[in-house]
Amino acid sequence: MRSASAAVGGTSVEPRPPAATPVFAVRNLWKVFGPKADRVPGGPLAELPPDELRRRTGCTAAVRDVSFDVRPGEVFVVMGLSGSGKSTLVRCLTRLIEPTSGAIAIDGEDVVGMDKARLRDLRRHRAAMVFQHFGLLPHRSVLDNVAYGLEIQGVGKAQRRARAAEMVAKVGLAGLEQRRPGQLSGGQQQRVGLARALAVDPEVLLFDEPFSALDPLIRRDMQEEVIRLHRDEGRTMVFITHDLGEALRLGDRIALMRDGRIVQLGTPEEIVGSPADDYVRDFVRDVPREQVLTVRTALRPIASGEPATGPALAPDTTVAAAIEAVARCGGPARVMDGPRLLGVVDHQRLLAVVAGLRPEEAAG
Ligand SMILES: Nc1ncnc2c1ncn2[C@@H]1O[C@H](COP(=O)(O)OP(=O)(O)OP(=O)(O)O)[C@@H](O)[C@H]1O
Repeated sequence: MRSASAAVGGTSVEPRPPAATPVFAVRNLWKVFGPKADRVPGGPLAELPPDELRRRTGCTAAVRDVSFDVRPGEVFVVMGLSGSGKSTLVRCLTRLIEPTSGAIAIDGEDVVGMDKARLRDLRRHRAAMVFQHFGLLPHRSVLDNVAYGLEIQGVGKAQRRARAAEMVAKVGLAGLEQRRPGQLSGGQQQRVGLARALAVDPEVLLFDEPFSALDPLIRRDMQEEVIRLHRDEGRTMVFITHDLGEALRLGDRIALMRDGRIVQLGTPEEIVGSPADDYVRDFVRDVPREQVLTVRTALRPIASGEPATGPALAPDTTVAAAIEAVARCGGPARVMDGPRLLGVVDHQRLLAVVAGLRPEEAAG
């Protein structure tokens, strides 16, 4: 799910695509829990560290002055440690939790001002949530669980069963339609939850740590499933996780939260390659950089008189793959954007990336 247009370390090499209306546009969003919560945003109390705010007012600012866009077709990951405000933030998007202040729009339409009917429509048709606890109905079959969202929408029985069967197959559960949830493994139950969310054909899927209860192998399977679905359908997804590996694997962009704030928002490559502060640097310290960073990070211009030979690599080739290419041919590789030569990568530059040096610190 890497964005091929990541621009890292100042090597911006592609024009930005024309701006489309964001699926979600969030501006200066606050959610404060506790007495007289409204007085916190925008006032002097907003400046207090979380502990002091709690001590002085009894309030918790779960989301603090957060702004971001979710772009059409992207997987937008919200990552952070437990208690950093991820769930509160994502629940505010459809007002499952009422924001204290700030603006939220879906496709340009104001969410904060929506009446009950419009909100219901938003949650049923436009932004479906997939939870960690699947919320399946125990006495209903897999098929009926998947059809449930359509049933609430008033879709006729034959039509909803046909659609549900299609979704059951899509998530790899064909043949299990008549089982009860209790007769399924955790991973299979999560697939039912996913199929149920997909059945209503929402514009955006919101995942709240959907896989954190699953064992690592099944979790990996489900991640692959999400990647596959995203590739096939291009559906916009907002995905909460506290697992960095999961965030890096799934996210086109990642918003890293700490104490209710977004401390960095960027592509996996930007977050790992150019951490915004010591907190982020610490967070990503153990990430195998060569598997996340691409040759864009290691690029240098071709020297005058240097022959433009060597293997050709696409700009989103990982540093790990480039090391292999350079080791095999014994000289620099060319980075090509179609017919255009962007520059070259050599072993010094690639090693410098692995070592965490800045490009200008690399020898040669
Ligand atoms: N209803 C509530 N009343 C008071 N405080 C709350 C409420 N819900 C959440 N909080 C607090 O807001 C902060 C953010 O919580 P939130 O659940 O959004 O974090 P999270 O990053 O999703 O955590 P986790 O990964 O553990 O689910 C925490 O300090 C939490 O205790």
